[in-house]
Amino acid sequence: MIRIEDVSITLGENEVLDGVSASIDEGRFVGLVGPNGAGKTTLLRATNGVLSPDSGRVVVDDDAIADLSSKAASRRVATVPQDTSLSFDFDVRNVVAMGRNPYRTRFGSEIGAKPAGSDGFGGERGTDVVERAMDRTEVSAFADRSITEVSGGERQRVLLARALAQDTPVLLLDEPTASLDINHQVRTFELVRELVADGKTVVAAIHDLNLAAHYCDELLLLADGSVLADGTPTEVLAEETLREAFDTRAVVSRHPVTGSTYVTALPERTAGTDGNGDREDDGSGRVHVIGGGGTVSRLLYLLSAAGHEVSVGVLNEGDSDLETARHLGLETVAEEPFAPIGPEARTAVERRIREADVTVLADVEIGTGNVANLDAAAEAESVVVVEERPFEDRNYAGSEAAVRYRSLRERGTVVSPDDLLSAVADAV
Ligand SMILES: Nc1ncnc2c1ncn2[C@@H]1O[C@H](COP(=O)(O)OP(=O)(O)OP(=O)(O)O)[C@@H](O)[C@H]1O
Repeated sequence: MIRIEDVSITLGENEVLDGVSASIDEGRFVGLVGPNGAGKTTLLRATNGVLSPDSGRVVVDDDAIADLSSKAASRRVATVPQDTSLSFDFDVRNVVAMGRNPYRTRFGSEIGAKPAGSDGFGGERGTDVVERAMDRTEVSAFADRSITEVSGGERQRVLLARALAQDTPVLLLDEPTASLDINHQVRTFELVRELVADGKTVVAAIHDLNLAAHYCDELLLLADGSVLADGTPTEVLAEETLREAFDTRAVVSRHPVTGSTYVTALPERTAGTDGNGDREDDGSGRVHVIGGGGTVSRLLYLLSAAGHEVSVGVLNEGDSDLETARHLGLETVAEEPFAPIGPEARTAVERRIREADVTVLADVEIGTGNVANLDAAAEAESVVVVEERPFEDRNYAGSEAAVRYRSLRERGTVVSPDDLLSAVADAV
């Protein structure tokens, strides 16, 4: 349906696209992803025929789009631009009805495949299409208001309605959800999925990699004017590829709820380990964290972002902290759900603790379930104890766990969560 054949485009002094090729089948939703300035908008503008490539061509339904008249091109490809500012004072219904222009004669009635009509919106069919487009994008409620008097997000939906009214087999969207609230983001993408199910081919530039991964059939990753990767979201969103494209550290996992490929960008490490995991002399080190029950996610993130090589456990499967740790790409020691710590997990956690420069007890629950963890922690080279609540407040009553906790606490450094990073930095 769309073939992008070796397209190169120079704008001013910039070689913006350099030999881009891609093939997009009918009825697919393809996400165009990549860093700012990669050339996504430019590629969309070459695909709708607004820009003619310096070399190469874009073929839509067997015709080079640049060779078609602008009306003919507009009957094949509709576009929702990134910049949705409109200065003229038309009401919303009229703006949406402009989508019918490619089907109108000079006298305002519809031409070509669409039945002609005589009303101001380009015929009966045109009116139906306009009303349906407004319904689907939920703009009917303010159809009579001026386009200059709607919010940025509403305007974005009006322009989507205009593109739907254009009734084309191909729809191009440039950052379609950039100004939308979370509810309308999801509704817009669900609508796009419906359109795709009806047979439309959609290409959308999308900055949010997780939305792109969740909704798109395929991704095309552009970087510096070239295709760096294309394929399914899982194929494209690989950690190494993301680093190359975006120059940032990211962890790729599966979203625990949706099952989609999920990217978590991490701040650049302020410190790091070398390729062998050995400590560099930069304040980073190996840190093992004991704690769970949903209380340590933030600490895991902070330690990881600070450049430490972090492991965590033993945690039971199903613990949300375990999910977080996996999202962050940390080493984990896990046990079956609700099961006591068995010999295998015990051996694994002891090894992690022995290898660690610091073991952090992160607001550990002082109960029977943690006795094995606390025993393992006795092997630690150095201990930092994070306490959100003062130890004295807890009802530990001299239990087995409390005896172990107290002794670790006595040999370690006790800090509040806010002071964890500096305590760990002192200890490594
Ligand atoms: N008319 C122009 N003249 C010169 N350079 C241009 C022109 N239009 C765009 N560029 C440059 O081309 C490059 C690609 O721009 P484009 O808008 O296609 O990127 P993009 O991937 O859509 O970026 P973003 O994610 O920021 O929207 C940028 O470096 C931009 O500055």
